[in-house]
Amino acid sequence: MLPSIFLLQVYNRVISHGGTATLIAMVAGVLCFLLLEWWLRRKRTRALREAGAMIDRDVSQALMHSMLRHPLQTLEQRPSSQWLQLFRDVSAMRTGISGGLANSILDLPMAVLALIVVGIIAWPVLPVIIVAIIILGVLAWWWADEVRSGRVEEVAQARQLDRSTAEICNARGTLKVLGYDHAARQAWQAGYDRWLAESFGKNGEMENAREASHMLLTLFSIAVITVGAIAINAQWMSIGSLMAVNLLSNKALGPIAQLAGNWRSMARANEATERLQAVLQEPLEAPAQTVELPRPSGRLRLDQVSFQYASGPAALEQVSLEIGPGGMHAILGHNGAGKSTLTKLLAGLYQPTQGRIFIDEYDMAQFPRSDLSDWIGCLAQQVYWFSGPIVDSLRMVNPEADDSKIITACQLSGAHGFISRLPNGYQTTLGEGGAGLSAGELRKLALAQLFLRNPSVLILDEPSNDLDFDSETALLSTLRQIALKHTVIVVTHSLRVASAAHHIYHVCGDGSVRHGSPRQLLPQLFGLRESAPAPVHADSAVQAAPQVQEAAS
Ligand SMILES: Nc1ncnc2c1ncn2[C@@H]1O[C@H](COP(=O)(O)OP(=O)(O)OP(=O)(O)O)[C@@H](O)[C@H]1O
Repeated sequence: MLPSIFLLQVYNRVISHGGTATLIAMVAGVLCFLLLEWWLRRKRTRALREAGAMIDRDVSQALMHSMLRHPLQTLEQRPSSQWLQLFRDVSAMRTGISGGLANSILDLPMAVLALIVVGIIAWPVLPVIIVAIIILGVLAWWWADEVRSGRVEEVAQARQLDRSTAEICNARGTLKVLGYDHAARQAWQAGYDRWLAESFGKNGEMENAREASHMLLTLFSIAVITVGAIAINAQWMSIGSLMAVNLLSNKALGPIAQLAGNWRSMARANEATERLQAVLQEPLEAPAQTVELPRPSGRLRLDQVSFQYASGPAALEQVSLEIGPGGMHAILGHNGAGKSTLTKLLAGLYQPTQGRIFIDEYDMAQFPRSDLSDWIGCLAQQVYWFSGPIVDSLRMVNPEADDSKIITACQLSGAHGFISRLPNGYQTTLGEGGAGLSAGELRKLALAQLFLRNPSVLILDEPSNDLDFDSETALLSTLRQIALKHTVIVVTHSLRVASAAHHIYHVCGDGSVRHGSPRQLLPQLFGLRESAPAPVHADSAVQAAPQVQEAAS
């Protein structure tokens, strides 16, 4: 308000009375106020920036924590592009808090102060300014509603586009191999065009809103001058007051007009905040245990367990069984029978729909997966390897492991041989997803990670996938040795692997699970006339024994 009050005083006191000393004093006063204003504005911008940065850091951390603590089933339902979008939402929320829009909202109370000053120095134009504020306010509110309703479609299009971009990025190699890249690009382009058209239309509407509010501001300024001129003629106010009030009305109306033109970023920040709130309020896994419990022996017990996905029939129904402690156990069944589902339940990755699962005497429902992973280690069907030096990724699963433990684990998994032949050995840097190694080599590295954790229970989904005959033989010997002290569970379709097991669990596909010895079940399952479980070479098993002891210790 400084320029308008200064102008009024110059007109009333300096020009009409020729007071140069007054002018100098006023300039000095104004300079002091300007300095104060500059300091306050800097403080305000800095405070907003700091608040934005703090909220960004806290929300990003909370989001990462929440993502990693979501149950596996929820993670599987939400594609990675949606998680990336949530991290982008944090930036949108930050912009809403610390950007120019926040400044215009903070400037709004100034409008009230400006109105009071107008009432004092030029009351005849006050009704014009109040009418202008009401019109701009109603328009801002109406545009906000338009923006909100229009955003639903735009957000849906953007999400679809994100998903298809992420899918194509993930499958870029497969697309090249299959030669589908042209078809995929066409589908992506169509989605992109739809999103662009929607977004372009909405941007146009907001441009119109911004232009209209600028035009209205000029119109109201002319109305103020017109009414002011009439009031001056009627000697209700001075020319100085009109000049001052003209400047002041822009101050009062500016933030409201700006608000109308900025609803889009406001709506974006609002939606981002709502999405983040919804995700952060979703139920997470049980909190980490504060009491350190004794290591279990590795006995798993299912008590009347049923499990059903959101759609489809029950994968498991009223299953009761006991596995371990110790021994090698094979889970068999046809494709889609429910083997992976059973192992996810055994690993504490899924919670049963009904019934309870115990490891020794502990009900597994009380533990988050991160606590259970010290006791139950898993080798998934698909191996994912983080980029970076091999040794760093190996040490990630057990930061206290010294070099000799790492090497022993790699010898056990069969990875030591090929790592030693690499020019940079254990320091070799691998690309995203383990680019630079073969599928079998990656599986051996993942096995080494599993051995490094030394859990009481090892669950391996198709462990010999991608392994050559000799590597499979060595792995089976190692697993048999480990099974002397640990519970080893393998999911397999291979007769050779199943034959190395002590117990067989047949997931029948109708929700039930049969169990028995290999001699009882394998002939039926593999259509053999007589049971002939192929023994694993006893020699190699014996050779592996000392190393197993070392890694397990
Ligand atoms: N996320 C899911 N949502 C709904 N149904 C699912 C989901 N995952 C698996 N299923 C269904 O549950 C059943 C069991 O799946 P599961 O992956 O356990 O089979 P599997 O025995 O491991 O099969 P495979 O030998 O092919 O790996 C299948 O019919 C499958 O279609």
